[in-house]
Amino acid sequence: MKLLSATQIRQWDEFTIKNEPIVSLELMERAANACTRWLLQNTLAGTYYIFCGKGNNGGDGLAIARLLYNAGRAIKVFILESDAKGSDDYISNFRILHHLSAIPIYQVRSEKDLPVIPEECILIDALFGTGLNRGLTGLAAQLIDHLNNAGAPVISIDIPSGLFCDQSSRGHSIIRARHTLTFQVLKMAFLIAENAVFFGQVHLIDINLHPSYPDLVDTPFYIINQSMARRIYRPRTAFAHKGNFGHALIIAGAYGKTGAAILSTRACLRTGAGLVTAHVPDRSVSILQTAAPEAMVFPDPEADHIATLGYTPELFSATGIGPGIGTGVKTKFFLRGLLEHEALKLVLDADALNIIAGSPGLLNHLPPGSILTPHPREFSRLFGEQDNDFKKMEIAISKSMELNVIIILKGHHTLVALPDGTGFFNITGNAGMAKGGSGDVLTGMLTGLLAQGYSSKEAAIMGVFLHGLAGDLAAGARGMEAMTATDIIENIGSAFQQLL
Ligand SMILES: NC(=O)C1=CN([C@@H]2O[C@H](COP(=O)(O)OP(=O)(O)OC[C@H]3O[C@@H](n4cnc5c(N)ncnc54)[C@H](OP(=O)(O)O)[C@@H]3O)[C@@H](O)[C@H]2O)[C@@H](O)CC1
Ligand SMILES: [K+]
Repeated sequence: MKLLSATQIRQWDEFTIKNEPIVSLELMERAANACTRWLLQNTLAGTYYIFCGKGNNGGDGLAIARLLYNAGRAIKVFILESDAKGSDDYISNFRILHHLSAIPIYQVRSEKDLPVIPEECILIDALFGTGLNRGLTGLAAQLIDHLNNAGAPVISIDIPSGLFCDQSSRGHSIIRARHTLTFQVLKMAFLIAENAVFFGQVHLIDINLHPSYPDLVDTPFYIINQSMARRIYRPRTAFAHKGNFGHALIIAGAYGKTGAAILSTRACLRTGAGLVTAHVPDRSVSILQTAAPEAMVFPDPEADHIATLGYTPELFSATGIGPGIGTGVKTKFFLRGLLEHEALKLVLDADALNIIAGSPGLLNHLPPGSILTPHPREFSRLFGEQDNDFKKMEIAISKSMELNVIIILKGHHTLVALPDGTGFFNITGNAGMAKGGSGDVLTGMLTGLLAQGYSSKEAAIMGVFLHGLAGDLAAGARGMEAMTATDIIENIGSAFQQLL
């Protein structure tokens, strides 16, 4: 699914107005009706304090005020005054509301107009929407601070006021909403970790924008959804045998971190690889074979570390390396040697990335199409600190293009950055996965998919989707606190079934 920019979303409104066709005031009424339905179903406040700007977001707020009033709710409306005359649809809605003399309308012209806010009310934030074109200052910023400090819950219309759709909002005054009722589609701002404190729970409000528009525009950004993963998935045929599904190699687990090797190996097995071999230090062999009897093992001659490439890595269909291997000298030499094999299909994670970060020259030796799976700290070690998460995303994409690799920047909404300059956001997964071992599981899954012949792009996109979905199923069964990485593995099968 395409992830549209603020400009494209505005153009989608215009496209709908022209091609449905519908007059813009009616489209606003449709949007306000959908929000009001949600508010009536989900909230009950003594009074709704509705704060409106003078653009179309404010127009939405005024229409919502009227509809809530008609439904019998108590309303107070506050207009953030400015020199702007107001958008046409704002003016139309203001006139309609003005005629309903029972609804009190207050103008906020200076600090002394900031109202006292009782705790039992609900604040509706319709100050600024996707038309925000600069950071808020002056009275607008004061009002935002006032609302954030009020203690009453805030529900933002379309986007929390002050938050930019597709650039960093760091350092600006922004509403902290408990809920955001956003029109039609997710905005990029909701997928970026640094914004998490602002939007609360996001609810998509369908306003029936014209379905043809997204097909007509290009965007470098996508959201990974079930239908995208389903298009990639190739169910096993009845006549298949284990030779059809490749032989995966997992190189993981210095002694003391054998668990990382077990998690990756078991996840790889559960993802469908025909054969899996785990290369682990000698002392870890019996632990691994007990925990994952379906896997074969290559014991490293070293007791505690990965050090020896005692096989031809090209014989494996795909290789995952990194979980728990440590960054010891012998392991560094091992990785350096492995990267000399240019034809490998590689997944690099954890300490493999830390080793590369310590010898950046190695970045230029990654086989084309390799998948790197850094979490934010590993990403910073590899590519430097960035001021904000949008910059981080840009760097992920530019490095992916420069190095011809896939970078999976892990987070609540993991980003898959591809060498063609596109970025795919994953929306499965939950905070219960923010635990040791979840990344090891992802490495095993990606390696398993590559081994079965999925391309790096297919494996990355479907892999992160399935990983998050398995995590969601695990959270549903165990709860976010109690679930473990093993529970994610146990739910990989059910996640696949949702792609059938
Ligand atoms: N189009 C449609 O049919 C539909 C649209 N819908 C709704 O429209 C919203 C987008 O509306 P919008 O484009 O009017 O922009 P919006 O965010 O209300 O405000 C822009 C105003 O703010 C001003 N301004 C900007 N930055 C500022 C700042 N830092 N400090 C101070 N002022 C600032 C800017 O004025 P400027 O000073 O730049 O001239 C302008 O006057 C969208 O989020 C959704 O809610 C829905 O109803 C569905 C149908
Ligand atoms: K808003």
